[in-house]
Amino acid sequence: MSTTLATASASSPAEPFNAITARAVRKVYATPSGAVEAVAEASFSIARGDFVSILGPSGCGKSTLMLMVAGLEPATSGAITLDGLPVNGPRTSAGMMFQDPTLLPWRSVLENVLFPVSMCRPVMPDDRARAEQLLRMVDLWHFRERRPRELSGGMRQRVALARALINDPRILLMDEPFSALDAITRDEMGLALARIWDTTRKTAIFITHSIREAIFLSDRILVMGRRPSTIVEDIRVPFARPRAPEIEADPAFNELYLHLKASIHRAPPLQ
Ligand SMILES: Nc1ncnc2c1ncn2[C@@H]1O[C@H](COP(=O)(O)OP(=O)(O)OP(=O)(O)O)[C@@H](O)[C@H]1O
Repeated sequence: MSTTLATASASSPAEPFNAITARAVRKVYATPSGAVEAVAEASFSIARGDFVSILGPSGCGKSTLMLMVAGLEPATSGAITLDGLPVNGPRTSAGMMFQDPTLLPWRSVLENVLFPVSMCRPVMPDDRARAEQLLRMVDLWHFRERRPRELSGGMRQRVALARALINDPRILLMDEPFSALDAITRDEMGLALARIWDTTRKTAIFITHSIREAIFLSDRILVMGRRPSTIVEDIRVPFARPRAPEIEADPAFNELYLHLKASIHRAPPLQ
């Protein structure tokens, strides 16, 4: 590996500065046809404000790992903490985005953004003001009274991003949020997310199958191996922020791209 591809683990900050830690996390699903070991062993820590992507072959356990971090799926063994507290169930400190934006079709864009608030308590004028501010940030303020069916796929995902941020979560968890979008919209969403992340600096985990997207957006990239899966690489992305799409022309970008591609295809567990 080239010297530009520094591994992150050696320079990770000490425990108190980590927003997310996973220690020897394992997940076995019980299915009618037997046990499925989705994650054999995952250990990592993520510093506050870092944007970390997870790459890996299909079915290697990326979504399972994120669901465990979100508290939506219990780990079979091991421990996960968010902001130093053990994860025992869903938390409002984590905002989530999935491939499907799952907007409520009968509610306006603004009401969809406010939905997580309305599930917990009455919506206050401050909440409405924050939702409008988020809609400005994702360039959808003019569409705030529209229904989801009137929006394009990229616009719906921008509503989902605003909704994920409405409770001002400390952590943003995103599972292939752009994978259903066409290539041009996907590039635009990547730029929008980079811009928004630059202003909010949320600790983020982002699952993707796009190596380029991962390099463009991330401070660090974790690569998971094939099942039974572990984390086989932990790489710090060497590009300064804010980033422009032109970084793809940088030879270091291509070198990192090829390295990650080989790593995903090889994907053996670390010894
Ligand atoms: N609820 C479940 N019950 C049983 N098995 C499951 C469940 N969810 C996932 N699995 C299995 O666990 C393994 C990992 O699945 P997971 O969705 O976490 O992988 P992934 O890396 O996110 O896949 P992809 O990249 O294709 O989205 C797969 O073999 C899958 O079939």
